[in-house]
Amino acid sequence: VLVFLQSHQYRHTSSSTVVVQALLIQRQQRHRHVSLSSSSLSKQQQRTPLFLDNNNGSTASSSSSTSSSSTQKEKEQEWIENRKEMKNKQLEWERKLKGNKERKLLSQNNFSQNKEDVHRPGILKKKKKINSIQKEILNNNNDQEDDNDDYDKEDKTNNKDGNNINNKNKEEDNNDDNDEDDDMDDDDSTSTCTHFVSTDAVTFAQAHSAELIALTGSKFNGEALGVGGLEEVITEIKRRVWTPLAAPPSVLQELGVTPVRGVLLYGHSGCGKTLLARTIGKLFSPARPLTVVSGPQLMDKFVGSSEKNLRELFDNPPPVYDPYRISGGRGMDKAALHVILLDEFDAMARTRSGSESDGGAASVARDSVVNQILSKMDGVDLLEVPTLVIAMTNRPSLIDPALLRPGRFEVQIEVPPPSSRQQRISILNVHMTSMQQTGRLKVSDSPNNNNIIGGVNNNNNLLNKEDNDDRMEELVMTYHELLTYLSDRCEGYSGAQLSAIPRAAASRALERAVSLYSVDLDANKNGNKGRQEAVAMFDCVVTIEDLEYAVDDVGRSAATTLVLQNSSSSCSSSSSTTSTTNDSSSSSSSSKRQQQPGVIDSTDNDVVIVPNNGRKEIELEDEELLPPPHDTTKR
Ligand SMILES: Nc1ncnc2c1ncn2[C@@H]1O[C@H](COP(=O)(O)OP(=O)(O)OP(=O)(O)O)[C@@H](O)[C@H]1O
Repeated sequence: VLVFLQSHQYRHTSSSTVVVQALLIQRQQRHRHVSLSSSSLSKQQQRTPLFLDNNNGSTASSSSSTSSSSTQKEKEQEWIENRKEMKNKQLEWERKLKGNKERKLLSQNNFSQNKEDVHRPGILKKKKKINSIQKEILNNNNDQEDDNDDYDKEDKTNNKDGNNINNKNKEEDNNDDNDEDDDMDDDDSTSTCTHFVSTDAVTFAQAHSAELIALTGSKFNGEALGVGGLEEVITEIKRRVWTPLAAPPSVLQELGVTPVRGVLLYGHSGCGKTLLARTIGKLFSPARPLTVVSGPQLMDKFVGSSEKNLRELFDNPPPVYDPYRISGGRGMDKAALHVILLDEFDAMARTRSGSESDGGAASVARDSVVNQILSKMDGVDLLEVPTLVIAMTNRPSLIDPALLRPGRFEVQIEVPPPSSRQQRISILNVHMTSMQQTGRLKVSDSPNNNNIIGGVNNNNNLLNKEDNDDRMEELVMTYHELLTYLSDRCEGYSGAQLSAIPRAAASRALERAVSLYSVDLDANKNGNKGRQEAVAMFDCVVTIEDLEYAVDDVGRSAATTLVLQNSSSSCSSSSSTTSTTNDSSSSSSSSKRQQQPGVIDSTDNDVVIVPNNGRKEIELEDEELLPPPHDTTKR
């Protein structure tokens, strides 16, 4: 022992005790303990005099050299007590560490549950590492259990009190323990959460994001998505934009391609660009909310603010939804697609003028916004997260050409107006499905005939089944026939105009129902409330006549000149309504409406059904009187 000490030239005499301790352990063949303590040996030998003298605090290193056998025994006993204390600390710490690792293992297992590891070689490596750590912990625990048994045996033979020494040593040990904890944490790369935001985690999250996008493939059905008549546009977007986004990142890497960054949707006002962009955007970005900004909203009157707004748009994507936060969500936050919708794009991306003289300071500010978009879309600035920008405009010719080059708004798709009968039917269907399915539309194949043909007779009594059966025969149009009829009447209407038709028709039905309800409410203040509600409910049904008036209303509000020709009196009334705004209202035209087919007249609280002997034939008098054809000039 002495030779050993001299050769190492320990500074403190207490160092000898450490060496003694090491030798004793070796003697007992506790190799693991030697190796464990050796990592912190230098720290301990400087700060922890293990064997302190009870009275004067001097070190007890001399014990090794004293010849008294009783002192030797005492010291040994103290050492054992001390060692046991340390052992307990170590056990506690390892239990803590094990808990951390188990938690981590659990989260790792959840993380990779139900996932294939084909595209995640990094995760496989991590799994292997975790398994080996788990085994190591189990082995350590077994060893420690053995050690504890040994100590317990030793304890039984040594009953001397060493509290004072232990207390002093405890304080020191606590400090050392903390230090050791820190050291071990530093050494053990898996003991903190931050390592999960490694490239592995991001790669996994990218694959996960691609899987989520791929799952939406079957949903590319215009009408099911609430977009009518744009199947071709949707198919093109699916091929050019969705396919690369849904492909596994590893395959894209092998192909050497990247998904497109920008899509420009252009077309006439009200043709469904914004609707389409929002719908598609939600499909592409299931994990993260969309960012929707309109051009004028972004352009700030303060110089420099617009550019700042724009930068923040790209650099600060909204965080992913909670269900997609895997392992803290940081990997997914970096990897999930961020979709930005830029409406009225021409307001922020006009062709640059080149000099201040061309348009003053405002023009210079606008130019710098364009420059900012250029750099964000495909410049030196690398974006933090994968981003897809969908821009919409009805004036594509104003957009700066640099923005339209491949690599920026590479995919440019025209959203055309509904030019065919089928397209108009599709749009009308999107907006009328609900009223048809709930039986609020007066057609012969309504799923809820009770609602359609309910009502009251002249004596203000609810109609019975036979009455209703008679009325049923009066309804000659099926839902599809009605859509075709309306579609033919709405030639030249845009998607927005078509969507306004059911809205305008429903307002008429509601007006009738609410006025009937209020009159009935006045008359029967004291009772029969349930019946009043039933009457109002029965009468809130959209009729064919409501829809016809709605077509006229919408056509007029859009400054569309439709000349309706109808040989019947109903059509002459219809022509007259085209020139005036209010005479088509239900109150003023009740006498005319009694002559029209399929009309429920609610005058005097009575419902009179006029047989619908034929449809109102309406023809366009002259092609030239249609609204000016949409400019379908493509870029
Ligand atoms: N193809 C369509 N299918 C269903 N609804 C449509 C369609 N086109 C338009 N609409 C209806 O018209 C409304 C307005 O459409 P949207 O805002 O998408 O038009 P837009 O082309 O963006 O017009 P703008 O260029 O003036 O902004 C939509 O909310 C929707 O109700």
